[in-house]
Amino acid sequence: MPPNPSWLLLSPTRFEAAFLKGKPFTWKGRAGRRGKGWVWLESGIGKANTAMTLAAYAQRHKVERAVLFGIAGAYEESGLDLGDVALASEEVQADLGVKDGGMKGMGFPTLTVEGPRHFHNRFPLDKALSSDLAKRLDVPLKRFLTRDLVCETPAEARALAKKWEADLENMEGAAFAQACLWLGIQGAELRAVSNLAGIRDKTQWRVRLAVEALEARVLELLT
Ligand SMILES: O=C(O)c1cccc(C(=O)CC[C@H]2O[C@@H](n3cnc4c(=O)[nH]cnc43)[C@H](O)[C@@H]2O)c1
Repeated sequence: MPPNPSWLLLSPTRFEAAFLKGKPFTWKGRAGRRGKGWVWLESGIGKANTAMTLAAYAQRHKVERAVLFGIAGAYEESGLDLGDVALASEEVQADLGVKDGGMKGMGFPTLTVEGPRHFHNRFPLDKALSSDLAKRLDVPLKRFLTRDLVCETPAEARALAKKWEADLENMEGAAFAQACLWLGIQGAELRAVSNLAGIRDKTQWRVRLAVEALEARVLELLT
């Protein structure tokens, strides 16, 4: 890795990045901040917002590596606890295609890139970048899952985790991973656990703890 890498950082909301002290700017109605060697953008909640922000920014700016960071819900069997941080080895796009079999069940891929490489519902994050960050930040690599709808019960969360063999749930990551593959950007995704997936009672959530855990890792990444 070059000594002074330039990072594009994205987080769905500004609350997840409140610790980043940089020069504020607005870009296409999105909040942004700029610091030494990095630019941060608030990319919005959900898959469409994430892909749109990354693609529109990359159209006008050279982006070699990007990191999406934010909070997430952990599945029971993941071994992840509230406040734990993980990097994505791959992202599962869990609500595209048919119920049994996703896009494979429909018979054609979601994305084809040079190679050709075909992707259906699983999108890997950049292996070299993610492994390097996992070592540097001492964070495990886990399988993340993305859906538009969040799990609303522990039973629903258990079923989804089992079906896709996933550890952690969020609403943006698969779109980020897919867009990175398509645009040729090295992408990594860093998430801190704010809640157990399927638990809607916010008194059981630990958002502040999760954001503090993100702060430590993101600031370490930028040094
Ligand atoms: O009201 C609810 O039931 C509810 C359930 C999950 C998340 C929310 C949010 O308002 C946060 C959405 C935001 O944070 C990420 N996130 C955090 N925890 C989860 C989760 O358990 N499942 C899916 N996404 C989660 C997500 O990526 C969004 O950016 C409300």
